[in-house]
Amino acid sequence: MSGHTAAESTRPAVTATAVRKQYGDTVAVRDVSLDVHEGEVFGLIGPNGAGKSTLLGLLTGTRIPTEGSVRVFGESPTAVDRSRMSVLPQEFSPHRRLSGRELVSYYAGLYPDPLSVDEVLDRVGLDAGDAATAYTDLSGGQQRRVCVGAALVNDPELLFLDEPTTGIDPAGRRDVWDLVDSLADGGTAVVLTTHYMAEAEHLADRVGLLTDGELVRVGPPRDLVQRFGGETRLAVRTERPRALDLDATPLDGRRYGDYEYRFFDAGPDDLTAMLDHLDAADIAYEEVSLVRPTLEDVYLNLASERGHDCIASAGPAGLAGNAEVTR
Ligand SMILES: Nc1ncnc2c1ncn2[C@@H]1O[C@H](COP(=O)(O)OP(=O)(O)OP(=O)(O)O)[C@@H](O)[C@H]1O
Repeated sequence: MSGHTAAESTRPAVTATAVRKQYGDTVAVRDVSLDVHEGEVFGLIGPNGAGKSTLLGLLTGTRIPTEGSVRVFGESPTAVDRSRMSVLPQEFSPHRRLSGRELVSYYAGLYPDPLSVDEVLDRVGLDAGDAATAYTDLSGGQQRRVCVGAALVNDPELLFLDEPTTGIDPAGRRDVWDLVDSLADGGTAVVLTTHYMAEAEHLADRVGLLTDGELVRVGPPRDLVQRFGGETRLAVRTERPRALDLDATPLDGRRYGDYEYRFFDAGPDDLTAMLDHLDAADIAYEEVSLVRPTLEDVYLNLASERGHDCIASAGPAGLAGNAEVTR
């Protein structure tokens, strides 16, 4: 779970003030203001093309804002001492035949006063055997550890990670989460982008939801879910098609496809009442569950409001299945 202690009272590691980036007629980032403090993980989420990479580029100084300003430790990101910040780009792909130790050593050589290679390997949790293994022979999670290690050689106070876990398996993802957690606990400010809502919910102290270049929601994941996630739903999946008579159920609901029913704004008492009803009416069911909203619901609700395609491919939040409302 998130819960790193951000040093709110300190000067922010990075601040954006009314930043706008325009490419010709395309406004990629519009009037974004945010700050990220020491020891805080800030997760940037949003659909494809929302402007996440552009915003990251503005924060790291690889792109220049059309309007507004960015400050890293109080300075322009292009002027700041590069040993204080680090960026792990999405497409970072080191030489595959070198070992983790060789790679970390190579990147350490780019800085005047790097951490020792052993310390970096220790921080990213690579033991001597893994560190001696060619990058290409490591698991996805171990490879990502090496990549994060390469980004840590300068002992940055501010770390940018662009989709750090895309393309790696769930165990590898957990490894990276542990690593980011421990970095933030040690005081590093981390800004990351992700397409995984569970990742943002787990890691981020605050999440920024970007859509059409605009930062439309910012806050701790739990607050966003509470405010924008919608109600808890009661979901019922029956064994036989169209087995429930919705006029007789104790809650108002809808049928989705032939087997699934959802009842909104439900609580634990409603679960009991529904189970009693199913038993009394002798209706066989495969599943009855309370589905609490998650950050994914916040995201999908917003995407739906804005008419984004992802709502169509993701389907309705809750039980997977047919989105057709047939009642
Ligand atoms: N160099 C560029 N020239 C012109 N348009 C650009 C340029 N870079 C980005 N854009 C446009 O700006 C918008 C935001 O793109 P950006 O890559 O920042 O989004 P993103 O949220 O990172 O997307 P993804 O999740 O797919 O990586 C898009 O409409 C994109 O086509």
